[in-house]
Amino acid sequence: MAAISSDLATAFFGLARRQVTAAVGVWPQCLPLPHLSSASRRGFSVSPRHAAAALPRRRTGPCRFASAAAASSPSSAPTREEGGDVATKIPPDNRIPATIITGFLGSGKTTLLNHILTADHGKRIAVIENEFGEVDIDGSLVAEKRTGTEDIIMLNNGCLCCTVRGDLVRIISELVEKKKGKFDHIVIETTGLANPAPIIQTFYSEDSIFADVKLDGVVTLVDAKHANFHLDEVKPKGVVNEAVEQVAYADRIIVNKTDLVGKQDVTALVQRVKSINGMAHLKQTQYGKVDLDYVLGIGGFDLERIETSVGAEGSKDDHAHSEHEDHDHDHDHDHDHDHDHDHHHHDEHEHKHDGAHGHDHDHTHDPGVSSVSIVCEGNLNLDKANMWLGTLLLERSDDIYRMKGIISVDGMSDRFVFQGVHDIFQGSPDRPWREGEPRTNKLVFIGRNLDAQELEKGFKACLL
Ligand SMILES: Nc1nc2c(ncn2[C@@H]2O[C@H](COP(=O)(O)OP(=O)(O)OP(=O)(O)O)[C@@H](O)[C@H]2O)c(=O)[nH]1
Repeated sequence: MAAISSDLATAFFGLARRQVTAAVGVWPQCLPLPHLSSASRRGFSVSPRHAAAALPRRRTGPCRFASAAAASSPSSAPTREEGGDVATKIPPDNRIPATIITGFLGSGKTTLLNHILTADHGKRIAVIENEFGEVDIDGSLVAEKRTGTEDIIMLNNGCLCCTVRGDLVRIISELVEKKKGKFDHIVIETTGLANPAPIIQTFYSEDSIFADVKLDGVVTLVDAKHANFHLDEVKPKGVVNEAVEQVAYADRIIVNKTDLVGKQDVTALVQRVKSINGMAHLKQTQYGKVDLDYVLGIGGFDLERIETSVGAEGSKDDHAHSEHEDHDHDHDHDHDHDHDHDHHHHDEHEHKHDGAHGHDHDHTHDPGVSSVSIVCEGNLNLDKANMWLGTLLLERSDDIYRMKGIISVDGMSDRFVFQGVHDIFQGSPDRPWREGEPRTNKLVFIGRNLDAQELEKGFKACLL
C-alpha cells in the first residue's frame, strides 16, 4: 500500500476529528463524521472497543487515522504508523453476516423468507421476525419445511425502529453468546412500517453486535401493484415515508408481484425506484423467487465489494435530481417514529408516469430522495478532495443516506474505496490500479435533496 493512502485517509478523517469535539475519537470501522450532535440524538456511540475488535493489534497514543475493512491477507498489519497515523488492513471478516429484509406491508417479505428457508442452500439461518402488532401472524406463515434453520425468534409489540431496537440488540447478543457456531447467517424480517436506518446503525453502534455480527445487506421488497401509492404518500413534516426509506437504503431491490400489473407499469416503477436508489441491484419477481445468492452473502457494506454497486450498469442513467419541496432537515431519523403508524392515505395524486420512457421525475409529491452517481476519470488533489468530502458530510450527513465510492488520488498507487451511512464512514485503500487501467472515479450518493450538478461540480473541482 502506498504511503499516500494513509495521507488520504488521515486527511479525511483528520477533518472529521477536528469537528468531533466530544473526544469520541476516530476509530476504525466506524468513524463518526462531523455531526456529533445528530449522532448523539440518534443514540449513536462509537466506541474504542470497535477498534479492538477489528484491528490486528492495539494502538497506542492518539489515533489520527485508521482505515477499515477486510483486506485479502490475513497477515496484513498496519503498514504505517507515524505519530499515531495508521493505515491498517484488517484480516478477513469472519463475523456472522446478517441480512435485513424490509419492504412495505404486504410486499412479500414473508414469502421471500419462506423461499429462503425452504431452499436447499445448506446454510443454517437464524431468523428474527419483527411483527408489528399483537398477533404474531408471520410466525405461523413461515414454512414448516425448513432447511437447517436454527432459530426463529419473534420480536413482538413494537417496531424495530423504536422500542424493540434494544430487544434486537439483546436477541442478537444472546444468539451469538449461546449459539455461536450453530448458525451461519442471521435474517431479520422487519415490519413493513420500519425505517431501516436505525436498524442498520445498530450494527455499527452496538459493541456487543459489532464484534461478532456484520451487516451483509438490506433487501427491500417492492410491491409492483401498490408501491407507487406508498411512495407517493405525503407524511407530516419531519416524518419519513417508510416506503421511500426502505428503497433508499437497499442493497438489493426486489420488485415483487409483477404478475399483478402490466409490463409498462412495472417498467415505470422500476425507473422510479432506480431514481431513488441507483446503487442497489434490482430484480423483478413473482412470489419472491430469486436466487439465494442474490439476497444472502452480498457484502453490501463491505469495502472490497464496493465495485459491484458503484459500477452497476445503468447507474449513470439513474442520477436523477428530483424536483421537490424544501423539506425541513432538522428531523432525526430515529425520532421519526413516535408517530403512530397509521397510514396517511390521501387523495388522488397527480402522479405522472411516462410508461414509454420510464422517466417519471415530475412526481407532484416527490419526497426528494434520489441517487446521484459521478463517474469520471482523473486524479484527485488530496487536500481538495478531503475538504470537499469532509465539508459535504459535515453539512449534509443527515441527508446523505448511503454513499459508496472508488476514487483515484494523485500519487496513490492503490484505489481508495469508501462507503458510508449518514455519519458512519469507512474507507480503505483497496487494490493497486492496474497497468493501463483508466483511473476512473466512481461515486454514488443516495439521499435527500441531492443536487446532482452541484455534487458533480464539487467533485470535479478536486481533480487535478
Ligand atoms: N399475486 C402475487 N401475490 C404474492 C406475490 N408474492 C406474495 N404474494 C402474496 O401477497 C400476500 C402478502 O405476502 P407476504 O409475504 O405475507 O408479505 P409481507 O411483506 O410479509 O407482509 P406483511 O408482513 O404484512 O408486511 C400473501 O398472500 C402472498 O401470498 C406475488 O408475486 N404475486
